[in-house]
Amino acid sequence: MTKPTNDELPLIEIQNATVWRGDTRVFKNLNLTIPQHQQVAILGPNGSGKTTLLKLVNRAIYPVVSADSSVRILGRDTWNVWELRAQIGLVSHDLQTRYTATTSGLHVVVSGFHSSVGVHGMVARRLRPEQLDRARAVMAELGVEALVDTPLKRMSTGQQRRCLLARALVHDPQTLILDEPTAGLDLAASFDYLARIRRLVDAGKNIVMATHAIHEIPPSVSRVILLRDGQIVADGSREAVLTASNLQAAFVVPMRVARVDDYFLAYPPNDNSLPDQA
Ligand SMILES: Nc1ncnc2c1ncn2[C@@H]1O[C@H](COP(=O)(O)OP(=O)(O)OP(=O)(O)O)[C@@H](O)[C@H]1O
Repeated sequence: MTKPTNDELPLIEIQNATVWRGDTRVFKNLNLTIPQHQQVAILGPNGSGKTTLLKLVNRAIYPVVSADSSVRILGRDTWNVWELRAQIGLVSHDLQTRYTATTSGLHVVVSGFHSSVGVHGMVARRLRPEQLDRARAVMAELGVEALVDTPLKRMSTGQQRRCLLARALVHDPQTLILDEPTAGLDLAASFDYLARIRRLVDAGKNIVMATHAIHEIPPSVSRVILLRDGQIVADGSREAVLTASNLQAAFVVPMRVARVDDYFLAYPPNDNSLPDQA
């Protein structure tokens, strides 16, 4: 049998993984494979396990160790996390909140080279002028070049998110992990963000995004994995997964689903009364 090339290795292969966060068991015996070059959305209600799944891909958390369980990323069971993160760009709210009040836009972006939060100590010493040039160039591509000296905490949410996207792209990774990429953005900012994601897909990047907003799943997403309470309730194409019955099963609320051009919308039934309180 011929060995798969690096490009053919699955992005992630999860076998029988059980994952705890604190005293919550988020996944029990989870099995899931995501190949490279497949644009994937992880969809599900609050607390269903979307962020936890992304953290497994990024090696921010690990499953319970057992003989029949594994999480293999790009064909490997073990990784130096820094080496792995060089291949992955991450945008998450979690990350957005970890920067200090004074970290400038440029330092946010350039920290992507080192998977660090800001530029201090060793990272500052290892920073090269060409990395700063590249950070400025990516900021210009994303239209945030005017924010080079602006502290992240003084930017609007949309500006912060674009700086974080620039951080995720600065080292030109093959895979982007986007956790709730449009949360908190107004319509113009979220449309702009989605158009940028579309361009990145066209440029050949792998995208794995988590969201609970059905209407924000871009047409370029070819696979939707629907979660509820750490279980995969549906997994397939957007057309197959984004049905009223699947979404009702996951979100546990009556709803209707419409397709408008390349987007899906979920909206309440006619009788939109609140359920009886027990
Ligand atoms: N640090 C933590 N300590 C303990 N439990 C946690 C922690 N983080 C998450 N959990 C729990 O793990 C479960 C899955 O959380 P996760 O953040 O993965 O869900 P999610 O689908 O991303 O939710 P949301 O849409 O609200 O971001 C939830 O029950 C949550 O309460």
